[in-house]
Amino acid sequence: MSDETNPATDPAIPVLTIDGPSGSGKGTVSRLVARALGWHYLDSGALYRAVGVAAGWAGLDLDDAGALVRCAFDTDIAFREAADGELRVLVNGHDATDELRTETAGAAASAIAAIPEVRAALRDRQRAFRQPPGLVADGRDMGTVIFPDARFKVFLTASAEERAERRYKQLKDKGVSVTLAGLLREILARDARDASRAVAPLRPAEDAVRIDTTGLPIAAVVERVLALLPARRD
Ligand SMILES: Nc1ncnc2c1ncn2[C@@H]1O[C@H](COP(=O)(O)OP(=O)(O)O)[C@@H](O)[C@H]1O
Ligand SMILES: Nc1ccn([C@H]2C[C@H](O)[C@@H](COP(=O)(O)OP(=O)(O)O)O2)c(=O)n1
Repeated sequence: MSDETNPATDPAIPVLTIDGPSGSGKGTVSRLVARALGWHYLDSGALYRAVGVAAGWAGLDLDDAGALVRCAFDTDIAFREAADGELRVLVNGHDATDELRTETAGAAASAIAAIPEVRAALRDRQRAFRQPPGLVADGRDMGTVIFPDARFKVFLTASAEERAERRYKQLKDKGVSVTLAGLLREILARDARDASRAVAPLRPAEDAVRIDTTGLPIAAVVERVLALLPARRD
């Protein structure tokens, strides 16, 4: 199959990548922008989280790279839009959406994401989301590794303190008991691990537009991102 007929690599299908650290607003902004554009949405972090959670269910050791790679290939991960518009994630047929959002799942995802073969195992699954009329993809390496040819690239940041406060509020609203200081520690540890790993570290693509969202409301961030795309006919 030539590149032109395979949607996963078809340069004619536009991709907008939104990368950044935890709590920078990638998921929220990506969903809203994808909805506004009528494009598909890839939450790549959910794939890493799903593999981490499936590994936990199977009792796998997070140091057993071989078993984790098999787990990355074998885990069935499906996204479903619920009636309320929320995206639910089914892992091996179980709705694991709430479990995936915990910091424990985030830390497991970050740990397995440092294994190059796990990243390779998830690469084609991520590229398969590139379908007409377009894709918004959020993660750490969307603009650098998975869709280096993306037409539009954004890198979101915000101060670590604000990101921890956002996560604190988000988890508290869901009834999860956490402390702000603990979350800040976890976020800083995850940032450091994601940015220092040898393969696909968290960093902006050279051609990414950086947006510091500290103190910037969600709607303003969405507006700035949409302004990067050529005028659309609604
Ligand atoms: N610009 C912003 N200002 C205030 N809160 C925000 C902003 N962006 C996102 N949030 C909130 O922060 C929390 C984390 O956002 P999320 O999109 O999950 O971040 P990420 O995907 O980068 O980890 C959510 O509760 C979201 O509503
Ligand atoms: N493209 C990606 C997406 C996530 N990861 C890893 C590293 C992250 O700490 C974890 C969780 O990612 P996720 O985007 O779900 O986390 P946040 O919402 O930013 O807190 O997965 C990755 O290595 N590459």
